[in-house]
Formats: sequence, C-alpha cells, structure tokens
Amino acid sequence: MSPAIQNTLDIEAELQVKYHVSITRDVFSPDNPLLLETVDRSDPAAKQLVILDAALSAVLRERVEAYFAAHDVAVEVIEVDSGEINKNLDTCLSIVDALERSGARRQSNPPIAIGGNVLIDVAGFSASIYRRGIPWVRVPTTLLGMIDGSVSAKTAVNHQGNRNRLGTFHPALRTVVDTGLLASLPRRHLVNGCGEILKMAMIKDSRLFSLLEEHGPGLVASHFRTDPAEDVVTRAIDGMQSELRQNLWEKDLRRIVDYGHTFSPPIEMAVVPELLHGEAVAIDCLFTAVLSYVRGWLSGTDVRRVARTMHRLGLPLDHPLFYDIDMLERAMEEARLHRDGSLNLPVVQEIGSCTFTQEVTREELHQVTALLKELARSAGEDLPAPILQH
Ligand SMILES: NC(=O)c1ccc[n+]([C@@H]2O[C@H](COP(=O)([O-])OP(=O)(O)OC[C@H]3O[C@@H](n4cnc5c(N)ncnc54)[C@H](O)[C@@H]3O)[C@@H](O)[C@H]2O)c1
Ligand SMILES: O=C(CO)[C@@H](O)[C@H](O)[C@H](O)[C@H](O)COP(=O)(O)O
Ligand SMILES: [Co+2]
Repeated sequence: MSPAIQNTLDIEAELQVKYHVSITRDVFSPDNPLLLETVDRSDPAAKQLVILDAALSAVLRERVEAYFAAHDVAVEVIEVDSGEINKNLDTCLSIVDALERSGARRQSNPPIAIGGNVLIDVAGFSASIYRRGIPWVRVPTTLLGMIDGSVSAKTAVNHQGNRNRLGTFHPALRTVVDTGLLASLPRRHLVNGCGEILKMAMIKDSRLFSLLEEHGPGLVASHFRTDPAEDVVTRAIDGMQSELRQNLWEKDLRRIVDYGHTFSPPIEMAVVPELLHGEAVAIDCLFTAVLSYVRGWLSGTDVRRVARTMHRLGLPLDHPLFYDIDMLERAMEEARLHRDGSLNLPVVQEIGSCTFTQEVTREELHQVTALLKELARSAGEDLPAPILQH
C-alpha cells in the first residue's frame, strides 16, 4: 500500500433549487399578497428588512412602509446607493452590516431587495455570503432587471476594474416583476433595458425582434404601458428562463445568452459610467452581427434592420473603444479565460438563431470595425450607405 494515500472518501451531493418569478400588477397595493408570503410572523419582535435603492426613496419608500404597516408587519428600510460605480465590496459590506443588525437568519425572514439590477446583484451577493447564505427576495425596478436579472441565479460585484469578478450563484427565493414600477424610470434606462431585449430577440426570438423593431420607440415613450409591452416583457423573460433552466450552474460554457457579452465587458468597465450595461451589450450585438455578415452568414438586410432598430430606440451604435483592435483582442482573451479556455462566441446566423465560433482573426476585426463605422454613420439616413448590400 502506498504510504502517502491511506483512504479516499468520495462525496457526491446534488444542489437542488426552487425559486419563483411572479409577474404582477401593483406589487405594493395592500391587497397584493406576494411580498407577504415570505414574511416570518412566528416571531413578533422580527422586522422585515427592505434594502431599497436610494434613488427610489422619494418614489417608493412611503409605499413600501405603508404596505407592511397595512399588515401589521414592522419594517426597517435601509437605503443603498446604486449605479454601476457602487457595485463593489464596500456596498456589499454595508448591506452585510444591515443584515447583522436586523438579525437575519439562515432559513427564514428573507430580506427584500428593491431597485435596479446593480442594487439587486449586490444585495443578492451579500445574502449569499452572510452566514454562508440566507434566502432573499427581489423586486427589480428597471426594465433590465425585470427582463434579464429576474430569472437569473447570478449575484455579483465588480472588483479591481473587472465586471462581476466576485459573485455567486444564489437565486432569490421569490422575484416579483411589476412593470408599473417603470413609470419613474428615466428614458435612458428604458432604452438600456431594450439593449438586453434586443440580445434575446436576436439569438432566439425573431417575433420578439419584429415587435421591438415596430413598437420599441412607442414602448419606451409610454414607459412600457402600451401594447405590446406585456408580450415583449413576457417573451424576453421566457427566452431567458428557457436558456437558464437547462444550464443554471453554467456547467456548459457555450451559452447563447452570452451574445453581446464578449467584446463589451472590458469596454463597459473602462468607461464606467459613460456606457450603461445594456448600451454596451447592444453595440456588441451589432458588432458581432457585422462579423457574421463578413463571414457571409447574416444578410446585409438583417444587419441594417438591427442597426436601424437600435438607432430608432436611441441606443448607441458604436463607441470609440469598439474601434480599438488591441482592446477587442484583449476582450476576447478575457472571455476565453472566463469560458475556461474557449472563446465560445455566439454569432447570429439569422435573426432568431445562433451558432458559436472559436476564432476571430485580426483581419476580421479590421473588416468589422470599418463596416461598423460606416453603418453607425449612416443609420439615421433615409438611404443607407451603399454597404452591406447583399
Ligand atoms: N444577475 C444577473 O443575471 C444580471 C443580469 C443582467 C444584468 N445584471 C447587472 O445589472 C446591472 C445593470 O442594472 P440596471 O440597468 O438595472 O442599472 P442600475 O441598477 O444602475 O439602475 C439604473 C439607475 O436607475 C435607478 N432606478 C432604478 N429603478 C428606478 C425606477 N423605477 N425609477 C427611477 N430610477 C430608478 C437606479 O438607482 C440607477 O441609478 C449591471 O451591473 C449588470 O451586470 C445582472
Ligand atoms: O449581464 C448579464 C448578467 O450579468 C446577462 O445579461 C447575461 O445574459 C449573462 O449572464 C452574461 O453572459 C454575463 O455573464 P457573466 O459575465 O456575468 O458571467
Ligand atoms: Co447582460
């Protein structure tokens, strides 16, 4: 027998999760029961902790407090500054301190995070490390948080200039989506959410793309209160959940939902807060669509449809860093590391379906940037420049 190894125990266990995403109206109306379902009433001294995006203080704080008061539930609201610039460990630790003060426990009385997806990502990360993980509940208040983060299991903070470098898989026990909360969301953030809807449409839902193409500007103008808002939001959420549920723990790193997330992450981080997440993702979607055109896959007509839709929504079509070939190559290198050595770059072959590629040459990057420049310049013109014609 080898003197070094005496025995090996093989331990195997499965991690099963169950969580709920509810779409509702008037989440803070006292007759809406969704946020009461996780309140622990067994301990009369227990308080419901609410982690509120500070930007929503004037709009929501009173409504949140009145909601719980109507049900005789004591509530403690802490306000947390949001925005990408605050998505860091300091914010996380301030939330952990609040969890400690509130007596949050491992099994019950989950805190409720209400706000943009930055606040939600940080609150979820805090919940996942406090006492090695406590349950939590979330109410996203941005379009992006409603259609993308709402079904996700991922939490994160940025670290040392790297996007989402520290994070966990720790889905909220319950997520409540109420598009009525978009009434106060500034226009730019509505458009930003459309960037991620565009991604979802391009990779797997051509009908969603057509809806965005035809109705996107009207939906933004009405803060998603007019038709076909419900259809668009439901389709986007459905697309996300159908991708995530089959690969929640990301054992498979070939993920079509990574479309738009290969070139953009370091560019987005390099210029925070100049480009919002959905804006950077949308530019990457267009960039990669042009790459697909260069390879003879996606038609010029479809690339122009994407560019025109983005332009009409008010999304940026480019950014100087998307013309920096060294930056683009560094971004691919970083994506390779993140994806365990393979680029796994999703590429749309026709609107609504996707494949993967493992290499993009420097020569291709030059071709793409030249075409993107032309496309960005001409997107607002009635007659498109004579490029991308086949
Ligand atoms: N966990 C995931 O799976 C997942 C998915 C998608 C995106 N994300 C992350 O989400 C972040 C972007 O989230 P975001 O776009 O929601 O940005 P955000 O959280 O910064 O919110 C945008 C701004 O709007 C304010 N705000 C939020 N809701 C409002 C409302 N209803 N009315 C008025 N103001 C409001 C916020 O305070 C903030 O200033 C990125 O960091 C991205 O990585 C995570
Ligand atoms: O931005 C996010 C999550 O942060 C989502 O839109 C998206 O679908 C994916 O999860 C991204 O591929 C990002 O993943 P990661 O880089 O945070 O691992
Ligand atoms: Co994203």
